[in-house]
Amino acid sequence: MSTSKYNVCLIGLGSIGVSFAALHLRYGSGTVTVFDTRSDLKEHIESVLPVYLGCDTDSPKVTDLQSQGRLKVCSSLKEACDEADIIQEQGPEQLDFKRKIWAEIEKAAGPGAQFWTSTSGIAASLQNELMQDQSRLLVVHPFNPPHIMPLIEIVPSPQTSTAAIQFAQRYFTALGSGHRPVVIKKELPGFVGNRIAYIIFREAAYLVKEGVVGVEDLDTILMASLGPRFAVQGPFKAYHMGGGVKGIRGFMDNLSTTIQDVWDSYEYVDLATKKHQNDSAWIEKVVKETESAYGLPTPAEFNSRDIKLREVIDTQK
Ligand SMILES: NC(=O)C1=CN([C@@H]2O[C@H](COP(=O)(O)OP(=O)(O)OC[C@H]3O[C@@H](n4cnc5c(N)ncnc54)[C@H](O)[C@@H]3O)[C@@H](O)[C@H]2O)C=CC1
Ligand SMILES: O=C(O)[C@@H](O)C(=O)[C@H](O)[C@@H](O)CO
Repeated sequence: MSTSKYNVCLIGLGSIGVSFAALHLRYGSGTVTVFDTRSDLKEHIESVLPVYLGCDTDSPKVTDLQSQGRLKVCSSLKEACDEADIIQEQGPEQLDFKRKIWAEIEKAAGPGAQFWTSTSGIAASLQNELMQDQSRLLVVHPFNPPHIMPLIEIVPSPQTSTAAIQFAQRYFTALGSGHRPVVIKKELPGFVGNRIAYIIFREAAYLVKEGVVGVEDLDTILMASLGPRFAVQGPFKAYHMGGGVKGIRGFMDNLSTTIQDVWDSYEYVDLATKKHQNDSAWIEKVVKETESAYGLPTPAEFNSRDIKLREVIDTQK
């Protein structure tokens, strides 16, 4: 059991917020105060949190956590922040929202509270622009679901204090959940994990758009190759092992022509955002094929995903 008796406040209880609530409740020992503007917050917590807490005999129960005062659903941001040592934000992935909420949190929080944003890719140096003390804000980016996925990307802005970075590293290392914090040295959109993930997604969408492969077969290809391999070896080690006696140097020598030909062959799809206006018909094709293949996610599927993810992660130990 972790020794981290820190009180954690979660602002935003959607997919990520509920998952982080499960993580802190299961491995931490402080209170978890939560605030969300959604009208179905109570029902949402009651339907999703038990799944994430797990159904082992020793899994904590939501009702017990609430009666013990470890889990508090608050009616205001101020109430949720009041006695928190750590304040984590998992609101909408919109810069305007995050800028404003951090200025609001800074007014409501105690002087020593840590400020963590769960953002998928918006730099802390962009989010902190309305704050008085910009040294407090840090990106603490999880992979979904954070109650299981071990990676925590810690991405400081140039203003973030060293103490804030070290606190976040220590917290996740000491939590006892097997989480693996990695400090990212420079701010780029998407940090590192998502930059890799989104380039894979972009190419996958392009291949479906061009009729090279369907959605389900694309998923099968990744699940039957890179997926299990990345659970055992990352790309550099895998190619090092694939290069024969010379290792990655041999790999690069032997395959550089083919690799460069593939790199030169990439054409992109773009999302029809304000920066890019283009043929967004591929979006409908990807959505319709994915929905047709899988339907919409159900709680039972989240549970099945969690069981399988835990098994895969356990093989890494
Ligand atoms: N979904 C994912 O796979 C991952 C998401 N993230 C990041 O986590 C953050 C949240 O993402 P999700 O949980 O997927 O989004 P979500 O849409 O499921 O949840 C967002 C929550 O914020 C709440 N909210 C909106 N305005 C609010 C306000 N003023 N005060 C308090 N709560 C408010 C909403 O009611 C909602 O429950 C985003 O920044 C996202 O980029 C990070 C890693 C993975
Ligand atoms: O893939 C993940 O779980 C995270 O790295 C993310 O940030 C999410 O995919 C995010 O991009 C989608 O909300």
